[in-house]
Amino acid sequence: MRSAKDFFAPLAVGAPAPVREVPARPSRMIHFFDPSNPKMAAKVPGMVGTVDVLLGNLEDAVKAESKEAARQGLVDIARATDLGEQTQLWTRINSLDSPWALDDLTTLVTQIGEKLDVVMVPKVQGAEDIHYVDRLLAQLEAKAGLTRPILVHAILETARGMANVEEICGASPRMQGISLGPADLAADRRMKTTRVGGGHPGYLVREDPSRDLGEGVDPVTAPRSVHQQDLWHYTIARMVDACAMHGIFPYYGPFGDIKDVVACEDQFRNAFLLGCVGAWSLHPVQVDIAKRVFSPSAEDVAHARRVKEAMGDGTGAVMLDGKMEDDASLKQCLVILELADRLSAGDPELAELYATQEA
Ligand SMILES: CC(C)(COP(=O)(O)OP(=O)(O)OC[C@H]1O[C@@H](n2cnc3c(N)ncnc32)[C@H](O)[C@@H]1OP(=O)(O)O)[C@@H](O)C(=O)NCCC(=O)NCCSC(=O)C[C@H](O)C(=O)O
Ligand SMILES: [Mg+2]
Repeated sequence: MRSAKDFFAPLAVGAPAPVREVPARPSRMIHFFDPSNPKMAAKVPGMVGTVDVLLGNLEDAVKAESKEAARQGLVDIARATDLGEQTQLWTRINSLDSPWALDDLTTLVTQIGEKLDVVMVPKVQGAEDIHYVDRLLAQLEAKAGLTRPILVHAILETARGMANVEEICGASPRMQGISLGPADLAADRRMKTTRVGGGHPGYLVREDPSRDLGEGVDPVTAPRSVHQQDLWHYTIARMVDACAMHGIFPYYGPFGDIKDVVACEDQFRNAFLLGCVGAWSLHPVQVDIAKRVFSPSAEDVAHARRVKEAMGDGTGAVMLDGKMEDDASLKQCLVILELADRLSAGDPELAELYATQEA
């Protein structure tokens, strides 16, 4: 076991010191692109400034024969693109048990390490996977002469990873956050779904049979209302707790039904309300959905300001619009206000919206 004193010491001579607090940069959408796909790659420079995170994906959804082209494509894009202040560059490397992961890390850190903010690691099983990446990154950062540490984001997509989620979150000061990987997690858990995220019409609760429908009507087969339930509630809630406990950020992952923009928005909003800070966008059409959902509404911001004002020194209880507000509701309002401030600092349109909204 590492001593607490060692936790913030670099893991290689010459590597930058680990961060003590994970920077809370906007990351409402982590936009995936395949750097080996020329059409997608051509769109990337135009997305700078419009997305919070651009992620060059090297893992699933990139064909085996294109793995090297994707890695080189990402190097070329990073070198050629000025990412400005608002857009971060992340990558998703291949899984640690693949033949590509080592070359992914070695190439990217030594060639474009100064532009890379976060490395997303898929199929993380336990703290040991993070320790492996942590040491390797430190060695490569030292070799490349980097002055700022690259952070690590784990994908929660195995039953073992789920069982170990708390220790994964706390495995290294590099840990930036965790995303749900619903497709791989479903397969690993042997769930009987065939989708990439989202709900399922078969996962439902049915209204009880009515007692008196009249003679001759069978209450069991009579029409009853059904309510689709959320397959991912337990998983997301547990991930959010584990992240909050360690001061890192939780994200909903992918929503594969690109055409169903309505259900995508619902899934993103559920995650936002439960505590997630962002989701993956797989297609340009999902970018604005994530931006809208993961920015607090102007009404919520205005209400939060009113509660803050009404609560004065922050203690005691007051009535506002017929509702009791106290220290704990104020704390929730402060979460909204802090997020609104952070997002509007880089987004003049949002800043204007928040400034003009009346409660
Ligand atoms: C889903 C797609 C395969 C759809 O692509 P396509 O059929 O080309 O869509 P369109 O014709 O509607 O595209 C219109 C134009 O937009 C460009 N495009 C499409 N997607 C992107 C993108 N992500 N970034 C930038 N540009 C994009 C197209 O090239 C078209 O361009 P043009 O013809 O010039 O107008 C495709 O969107 C896609 O592959 N998306 C990424 C998929 C992905 O990354 N999947 C992996 C993440 S999910 C996962 O891994 C599961 C997870 O790990 C888990 O376990 O749950
Ligand atoms: Mg996956």
